[in-house]
Amino acid sequence: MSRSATAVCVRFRPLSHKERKANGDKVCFKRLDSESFVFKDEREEDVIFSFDRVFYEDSEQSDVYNFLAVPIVADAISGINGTIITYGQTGAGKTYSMEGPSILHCNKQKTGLIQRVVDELFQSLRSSESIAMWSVKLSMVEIYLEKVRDLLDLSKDNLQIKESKTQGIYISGATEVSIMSSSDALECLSEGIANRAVGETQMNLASSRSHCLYIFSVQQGSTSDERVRGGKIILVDLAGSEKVEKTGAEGRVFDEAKTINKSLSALGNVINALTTGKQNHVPYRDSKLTRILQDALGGNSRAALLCCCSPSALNAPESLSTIRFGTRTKLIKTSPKSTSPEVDSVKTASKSTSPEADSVKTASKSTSPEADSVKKPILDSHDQNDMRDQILSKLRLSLKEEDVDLLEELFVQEGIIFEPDYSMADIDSVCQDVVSQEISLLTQAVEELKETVEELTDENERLRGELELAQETATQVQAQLAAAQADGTLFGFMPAAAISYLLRPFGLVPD
Ligand SMILES: Nc1ncnc2c1ncn2[C@@H]1O[C@H](COP(=O)(O)OP(=O)(O)OP(=O)(O)O)[C@@H](O)[C@H]1O
Repeated sequence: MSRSATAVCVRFRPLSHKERKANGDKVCFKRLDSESFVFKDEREEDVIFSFDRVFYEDSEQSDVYNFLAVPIVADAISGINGTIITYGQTGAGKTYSMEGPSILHCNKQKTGLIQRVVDELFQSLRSSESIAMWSVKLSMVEIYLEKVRDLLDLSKDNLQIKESKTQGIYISGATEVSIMSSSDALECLSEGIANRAVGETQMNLASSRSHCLYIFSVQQGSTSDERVRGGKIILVDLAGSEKVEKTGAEGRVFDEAKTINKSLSALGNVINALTTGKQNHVPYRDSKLTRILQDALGGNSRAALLCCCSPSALNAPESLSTIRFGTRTKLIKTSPKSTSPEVDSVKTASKSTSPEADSVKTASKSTSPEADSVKKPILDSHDQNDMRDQILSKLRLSLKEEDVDLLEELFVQEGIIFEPDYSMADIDSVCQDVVSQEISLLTQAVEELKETVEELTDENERLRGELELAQETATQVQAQLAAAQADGTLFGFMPAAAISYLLRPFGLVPD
């Protein structure tokens, strides 16, 4: 099978002790080969599913890494963005695949994708003859209830997503730690993972209810030219994909489950739009997750999806839904090409040959992603007014006056319109967000209306049926009454006109 820019794999973990106890050794799939298996669909019919690779319960962490991640790391060094996403219901093996049993303390065989990516990254950067200098930075964020939280600085709990020409989509203000070696990276990752646990306790949430993103930004300068290449590797450990009804959730937990389902279905909708040719409106802005992954899914990027499944027949419906998600994703076609941002040189990069020297523990924290790129000029108040007028007149071209007034109010409140850091592109981006959310809300309202109309139609049918039945009964009763009256056996003393008069208010007698 030829491999497209989006590699989609399925991984069945071994049966857990609990599953064996509840259902014995019975599994829900039949292995065919390393690319396909048979799985019963909703109608209990055998269907053959094929993927770029299927990892069964006896597969090793290194198998997953070699197939999924090696090409992505190689590309990131050449300036092509890469994303690896683990998807699946809670307990299906997403975190195990990403982190292994523990990020710091685990044997080589069980080491997860992240540590392997980091090792390969530094090894390649150091050994390449063609790389003169490089820098690697790491950010870690979590998306919970549609808020982006910085896992390397918990005080930043509502980071904003922005877009720029040089960096593409980025998380504004996210802490970026410069890392010089694998050990630096692992130290930083374990800090982020520990912070995630602290946040979970504070907010009383489980990791399975938030999406966790590990973002490595790699910049390298070549020995042959002056160009600097920048590539990003994003590893995404998604929240559990199980259906809300199955969680039996109530109250806040229900809201969480709904938000997770919403962002995962936003991911599904983006994938649908990308695979069905509706590329003029890909709803990236419908969720924080899809917005952050916009470049990864649709742009200059290579992506890999690992669909993690429980092998137990008990979880067959959830596994089937995970497999179907993978099948849709397989259809995405992107053509990645190398980016060389218009950055003059890597100012912070240094090529080191000594691993000892590399593990300097003073990894600097930078909160400004713009730090290494060209700074925007500071505008004076006159420029600001000009810009404000330009923005408002541009908006008036496509929106109604009262909507522009509302947006102006919103921009002022949010500090956007007088904020020198916001460019026309930023304002455009905010506008598109507002418009896109409006479209989503309207689409949702239309869907709800459709449902209401369907319910009313059903109710109408039911009432019509009841009415017909009642009319039939009334005709029969009337006939019986008339017969009885004619016989003089019943209501002999009451004329038919009087009986009709009594029955009419109940609709049982025609006028
Ligand atoms: N391939 C595997 N080999 C051995 N054990 C595994 C494998 N995959 C998962 N497990 C074990 O299964 C359990 C659940 O896995 P894991 O925590 O990775 O699930 P998850 O999908 O990340 O769940 P959540 O969404 O709740 O975070 C863990 O105890 C893990 O060690």
